Amino acid sequence: MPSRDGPAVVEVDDLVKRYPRTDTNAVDGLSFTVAPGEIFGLFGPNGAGKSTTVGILTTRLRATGGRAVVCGVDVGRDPAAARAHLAVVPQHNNLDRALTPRQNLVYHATYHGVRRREAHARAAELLDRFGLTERADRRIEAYSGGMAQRLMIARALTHEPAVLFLDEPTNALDPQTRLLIWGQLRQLRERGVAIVLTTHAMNEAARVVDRVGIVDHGRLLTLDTPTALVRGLAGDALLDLTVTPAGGDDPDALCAALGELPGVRKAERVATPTVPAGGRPGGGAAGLAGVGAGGAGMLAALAAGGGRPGAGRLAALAGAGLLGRGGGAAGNGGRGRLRIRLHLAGDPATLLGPAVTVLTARSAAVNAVDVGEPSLEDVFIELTGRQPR
Ligand SMILES: Nc1ncnc2c1ncn2[C@@H]1O[C@H](COP(=O)(O)OP(=O)(O)OP(=O)(O)O)[C@@H](O)[C@H]1O
Repeated sequence: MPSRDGPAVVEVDDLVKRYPRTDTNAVDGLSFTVAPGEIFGLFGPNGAGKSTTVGILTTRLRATGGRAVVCGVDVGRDPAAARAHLAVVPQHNNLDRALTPRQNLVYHATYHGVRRREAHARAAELLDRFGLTERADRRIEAYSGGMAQRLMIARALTHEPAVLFLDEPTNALDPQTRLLIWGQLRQLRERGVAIVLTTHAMNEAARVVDRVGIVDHGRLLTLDTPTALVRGLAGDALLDLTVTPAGGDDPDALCAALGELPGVRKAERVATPTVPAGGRPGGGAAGLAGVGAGGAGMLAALAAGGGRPGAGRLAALAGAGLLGRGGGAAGNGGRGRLRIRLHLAGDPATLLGPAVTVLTARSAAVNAVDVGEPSLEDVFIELTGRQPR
């Protein structure tokens, strides 16, 4: 079990940063804490203020107001002391190319006051842990992106920091390297090291992080465990209905009618997946192709069949190839189609029949039904919107 005892190792209290010659705060009153042995994800859209926050915590930038404390040291008052407790792994390779990989580690350790003999021992141990021993004494130029990233994390650990800051740790890495890195981060957590990471690959990170803070415009929008965030904001399940409304029906009114169903927390229109010529979107998931009013009746009967339908019933539909995650085959090339996402509190199977009844009553054709679990990315979109920054 990770050790979460003891005082917070990172404390951010009403932090503010205003860059010169700008008229808004890049960080605007941010507060959060990170416990020892906790993996904390700081997520937000481009320009939200993540790098600025991390820049202040790691002493690269000075705050305009508020407090940032690492292991009890106010980073603004005593940056050198703070640096002894923390390490940073930047997104871009900043290894010293004039040195070998091993020398990079030894140099970093001795810079932080580790004695030479001990520095060599730690370097050897870290090179081994990150699978780099064989190429420890080659030139860094020969390193792949994945090896360089592993070496940067190893380097960050040479002075045994209590807090590790990682910026996009798995960006552009192959699956093998990503697995190795997430595994290493879990091991560090077990040793009581706190990890603060920023990433846009949040569904991947959701499997590892203990808590997530989502920021936008320099402010904290929410902070909780991934599970609590998903359950609280996105619902228990998602039901995506791809439909063709009857001519003259108002798509927004159709969406609103579905949103009125009991058990639906929210109904929203989302982009219709593009359908490749003669194929299905989403790579193999099956859907309901061109089910009109009559077919919808059949679907309603399927969904309601056998008394109260449950998850098993829905799973059976999926197993039979009637439901899928990826959307259905196009009957008309997707013209006039609408994709409506229902955020549900509860079992999607119980909603399927009533949803189809609403659609049938409005003479809408059901083209595909997809069921899925909401993700952290859904929460993120819910909070920060769909507009690119
Ligand atoms: N040196 C700077 N001078 C002026 N404004 C800056 C500077 N650095 C960042 N900003 C602005 O501060 C805000 C926060 O930027 P920051 O880089 O912290 O965001 P971010 O969440 O890390 O974004 P990204 O995901 O793109 O890295 C943005 O509006 C950005 O344009």
